[in-house]
Amino acid sequence: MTQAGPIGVLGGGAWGTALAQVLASGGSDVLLWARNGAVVGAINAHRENPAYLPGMRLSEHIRATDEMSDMREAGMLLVVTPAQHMRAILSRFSPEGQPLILCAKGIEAVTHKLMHQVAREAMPGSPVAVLSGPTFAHEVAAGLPTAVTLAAEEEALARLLADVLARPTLRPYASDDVVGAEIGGAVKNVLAIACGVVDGAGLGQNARAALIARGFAEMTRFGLALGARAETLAGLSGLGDLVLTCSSRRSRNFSLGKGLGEGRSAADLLADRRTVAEGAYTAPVLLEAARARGIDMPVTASVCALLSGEQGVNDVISALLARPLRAE
Ligand SMILES: NC(=O)C1=CN([C@@H]2O[C@H](COP(=O)(O)OP(=O)(O)OC[C@H]3O[C@@H](n4cnc5c(N)ncnc54)[C@H](O)[C@@H]3O)[C@@H](O)[C@H]2O)C=CC1
Ligand SMILES: O=C(CO)COP(=O)(O)O
Repeated sequence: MTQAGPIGVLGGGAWGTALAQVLASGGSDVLLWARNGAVVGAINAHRENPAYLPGMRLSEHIRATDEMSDMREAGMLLVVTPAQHMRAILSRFSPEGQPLILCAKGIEAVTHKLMHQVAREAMPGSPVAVLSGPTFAHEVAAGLPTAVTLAAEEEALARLLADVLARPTLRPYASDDVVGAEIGGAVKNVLAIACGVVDGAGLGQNARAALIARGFAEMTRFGLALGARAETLAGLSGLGDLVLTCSSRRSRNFSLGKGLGEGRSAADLLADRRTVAEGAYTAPVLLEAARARGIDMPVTASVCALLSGEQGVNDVISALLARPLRAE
């Protein structure tokens, strides 16, 4: 199911670069496509991606290109562009049937589709898998130990790709629950914004722990309704990633929330951000998708109200605390 050729990575942001680095650490050749010529030039000439992963010396086994046609030589493709741009990027690629390993965390706006559904539409001939889990890019690139979920509907493909992508510091756990793996990664970004708000507003660690637990309940309600399995949501790509991003200011989503909690506006915070905080784009889509199914998601609704400017921090906190008491 995999083909000969270098491992291809589509996307030269922090995560694409970190994945290229860890995969090249075993001596594999990696071909990385970035749309930004300066990123390509810096990687090839100086072995660094100063725009997105500064200070990390990159392996000699990584070659960068801004020519999409070069990616046809790759044996498989890790797709690491932001979720809202994935359809457009894949549509520019002439597929050769290479397996696609989707690494973005989000839900497509307007269509409400998960990334594997988007990929199937954009590249119908390619087998699709999802890689997700608690994975801060700078730690993965630095060779710190990391475990991920590698999900494909055909379990044999998941196991095969897990074998091909495993490295001494990167442990993929195979799964056949693609929906569960994707929903965990998409929803945790929204919940990380909420945890950042708690931090920024100085509401304390008790409140943050409560939010993680109630947020996980939201993730589970939504996930089960879409066919995810409970054990996937409680695994690396769900609860594992939720705990990581809800407890660190290194998370871009958490830091966006922290700014909101300090009373800054979403428009200001997002205006000159070069790096992506996927939760800001996922939140309204997630809320629409939940409402369409009659699923209650109060934390997600609060994040949406803050992001749109409809409510301020104090209003949101009061509204959450005033919700009717009910059984856990
Ligand atoms: N950074 C991390 O630690 C992790 C990130 N991810 C996910 O990986 C995906 C990519 O994130 P990062 O690499 O961190 O991004 P980043 O924030 O480091 O960089 C942004 C990337 O988006 C690209 N981009 C911006 N506008 C674009 C457009 N209009 N069309 C195509 N590409 C565009 C930029 O060229 C750049 O490659 C996201 O879905 C993120 O949630 C997943 C796991 C870990
Ligand atoms: O997905 C991530 C870690 O698993 C990265 O989180 P942020 O995008 O919030 O930085």
